[in-house]
Amino acid sequence: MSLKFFKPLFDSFPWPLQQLNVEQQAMFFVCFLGFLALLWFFISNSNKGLPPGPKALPLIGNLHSLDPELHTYFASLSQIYGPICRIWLGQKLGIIITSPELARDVLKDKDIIFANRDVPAAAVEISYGCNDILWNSYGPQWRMMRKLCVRDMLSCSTLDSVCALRRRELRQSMNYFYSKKGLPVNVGEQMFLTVFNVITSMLWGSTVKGEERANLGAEFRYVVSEMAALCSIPNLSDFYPGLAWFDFQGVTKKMKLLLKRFEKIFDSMIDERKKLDRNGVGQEIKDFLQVLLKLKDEADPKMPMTMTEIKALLMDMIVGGTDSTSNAIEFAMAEIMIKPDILRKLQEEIETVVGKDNIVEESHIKQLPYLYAVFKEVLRLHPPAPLLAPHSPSETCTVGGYTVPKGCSIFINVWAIQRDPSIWKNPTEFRPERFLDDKCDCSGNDFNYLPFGSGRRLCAGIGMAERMFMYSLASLIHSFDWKLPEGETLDLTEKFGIVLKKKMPLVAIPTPRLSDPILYE
Ligand code: HEM
Repeated sequence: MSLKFFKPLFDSFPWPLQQLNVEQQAMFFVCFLGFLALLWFFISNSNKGLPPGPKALPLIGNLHSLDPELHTYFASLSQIYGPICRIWLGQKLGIIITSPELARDVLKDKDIIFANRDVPAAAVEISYGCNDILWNSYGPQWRMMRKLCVRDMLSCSTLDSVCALRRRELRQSMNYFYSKKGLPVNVGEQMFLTVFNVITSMLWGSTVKGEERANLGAEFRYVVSEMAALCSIPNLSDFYPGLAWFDFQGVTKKMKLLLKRFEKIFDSMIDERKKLDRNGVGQEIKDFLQVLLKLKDEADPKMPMTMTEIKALLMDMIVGGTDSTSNAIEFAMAEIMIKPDILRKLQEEIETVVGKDNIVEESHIKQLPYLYAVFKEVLRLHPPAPLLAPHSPSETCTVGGYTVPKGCSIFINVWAIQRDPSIWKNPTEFRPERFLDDKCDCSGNDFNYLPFGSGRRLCAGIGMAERMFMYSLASLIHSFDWKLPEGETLDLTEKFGIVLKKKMPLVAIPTPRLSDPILYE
């Protein structure tokens, strides 16, 4: 029996379970649930018509053999059981999809049926009771919020209108890297702060400045990473929804405490913004919070926008946008540093368009096809959401000839599809050239390539992710040469979580490339 899964499960338990060693904890877990095993035995005959999958034990299902690196574990199951297979996570049925054809069936042909979410207990808290876009069920409230978000916050024209905010934040980051020339820098940490500053300045403008801003960044980074960790813990409340009320591991309780810290920050930003608007100062500052508060005041009385929904939307932008984008940039930097020929090609392309004695502007981005190919290739090899966000069917249906019951959890393993050797030549090799002549776009029309998902629940922030990734990476590569500290080697191992991360953070030394120090101000 594999015990890998039990470690994170029991590490999250309160005292006195933490006093026990892993084997004792596993034994406790099995005994604790044992008295329900008989009951389960009678129910477990219900695999009829379901996709094939590993043999499940009474009550615990396949939890005993589950590997926390879900994306690779699910890929190995699909090698054995085929492109659609099942797994029992306690009482919860998971269906794993690992082929473009079946992904199309789920995300396109049966899009409406599969447009609901299977919401982990931890996510209920951070989404203000699923009042956001990401975790909301498919229905009128989700439609209204998504429409507002895509039309009024993340549309091309709104993103263009806040271009100056992105520029200001990115210039500050380049200035920071310049101040660290010749010294080792944690690239992922700095990119998180950069993306975070860009997103929050788009959300609530320049209401916060200087030291307060730096402290706010540190506070958010801590809270976001704690939230991501809680969402990634194997949680009994998810495997046995009937027991969720007891919150045995205290995940919901911890999430509530973290949410309170967010709440405090949101409240003060909203108050500050209202004050500025009252005094007429905020009129010329265009930021998302202003757009949202205006929408709230002018909302359709039949479908009013509430303060809870505003906060849930702010949360989606921060939690959904920061980690995903900054991790993609960190992976890209690591892949490029391993392959000096790619670094050289990128620098040459950027230099031709931008010039050596000039800084990258967002307007240059469209003229950089090789950079765009790097963006696509990093999302192919290291998709930040390797299993998308779990979808869930609103009615029982048939996929690939098998029954898929209403309410189960659907995992589309895009990580495995995007590394399938029958689709991609040398799939584990980082080779941006494969996208140069390719028509393959990011918007979910090609089911071989789905880093942002597809259909109704497609990522709402593709335009923003694309701009931030391209602008940040181009600036990093154009402004600095990068090398590893003496004696260090690059490790590209991934770590599964709600967002796929680099297991070992990328630490690298920047050396300025531009001739004039003024270009770093
Ligand atoms: C490289 C960066 C990003 C990647 C790879 C990414 C990927 C994804 C994926 C795979 C989904 C789920 C799709 C599905 O379940 O079918 C998603 C949903 C979402 N993303 Fe992103 N995302 C990124 C950046 C962003 C940014 C910057 C924002 C906004 C600021 C954002 C906002 C959202 C929202 C609101 C949803 C929920 C959509 C819904 O359920 O209707 N994302 N994203």
